[in-house]
Amino acid sequence: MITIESVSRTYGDFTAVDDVSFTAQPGRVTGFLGPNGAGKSTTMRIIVGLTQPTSGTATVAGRRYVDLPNPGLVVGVLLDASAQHTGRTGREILTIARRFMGLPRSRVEEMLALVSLTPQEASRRVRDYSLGMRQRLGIATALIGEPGVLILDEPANGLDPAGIRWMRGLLRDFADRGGTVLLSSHLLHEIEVIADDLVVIDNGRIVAQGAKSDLLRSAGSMLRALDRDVVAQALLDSGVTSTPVGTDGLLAHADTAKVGKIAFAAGAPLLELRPADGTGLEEMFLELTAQTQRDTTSDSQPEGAVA
Ligand SMILES: Nc1ncnc2c1ncn2[C@@H]1O[C@H](COP(=O)(O)OP(=O)(O)OP(=O)(O)O)[C@@H](O)[C@H]1O
Repeated sequence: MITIESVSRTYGDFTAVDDVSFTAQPGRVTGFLGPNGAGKSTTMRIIVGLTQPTSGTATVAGRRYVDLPNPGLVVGVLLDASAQHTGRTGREILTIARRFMGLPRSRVEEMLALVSLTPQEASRRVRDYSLGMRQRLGIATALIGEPGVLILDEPANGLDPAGIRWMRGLLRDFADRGGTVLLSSHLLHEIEVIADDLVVIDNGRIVAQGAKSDLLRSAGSMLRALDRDVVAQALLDSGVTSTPVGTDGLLAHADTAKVGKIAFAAGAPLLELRPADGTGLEEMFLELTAQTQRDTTSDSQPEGAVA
């Protein structure tokens, strides 16, 4: 289990992480989402002791990372696959990790097999690795100590579609065997497919957290209208906020009965009205982080704002 309690981190007068609290539970994959600069990496660095929090505490398996005597046996970490020593071969990097953690020799070959790095690739220097190969090596290093907790920052970066599917299966299996996974990703579809729980951070603050199914269900109503501006105004006049989606859609923060009545009373024809359950993570993400989306302007469409 990972527990973050009231963690803040400031740089001068800038607050990168602002009173963040959440837990990542055993047996579950927790997806950590937020726009660029939201504070994901800083939070993850705080968990593994690379950045000091200004206040608050972060623990893994009940202890601060720095207090774990042999941390690699408790928590596997992959924050930046490019940060590996580029002059060493993949096998050397795993061998150093194995020795450092006091593990049997056989673990190196087991890990290479697990992440599908061939003997020839394992003998190559990391500087000659593709990004996807570095990610695989990073995952092997994270897993070599058979930890119960995994912390991965953008692990799908650079993986091809088969690699992404492989990693999805690996993380699912890890969680199903009781492991705790905290995973950040910009690939919302990936998070949507694999995560059980979601934590959404924006401007350093948590804006939503909970079971993925609950969060997506509470999204409200999706509608399409002949003139969505008229509907949006009518909703607002009744105290219901909404977010534009696509060319003629709105995500309204009220159930379909209420939204339907308001549109009807305003004489505004709807083309579609349904619960937002199936609306998906992208709309929820864009709605929750609308204030900080860098690529949206007041009259552009939220769809496509996330790469
Ligand atoms: N050492 C530092 N000094 C000053 N500001 C910092 C430092 N480290 C991080 N920040 C700032 O803190 C904020 C959060 O950064 P962080 O890297 O945690 O965001 P992120 O959510 O991981 O973003 P991305 O998705 O782009 O990787 C950013 O505005 C960043 O510039």
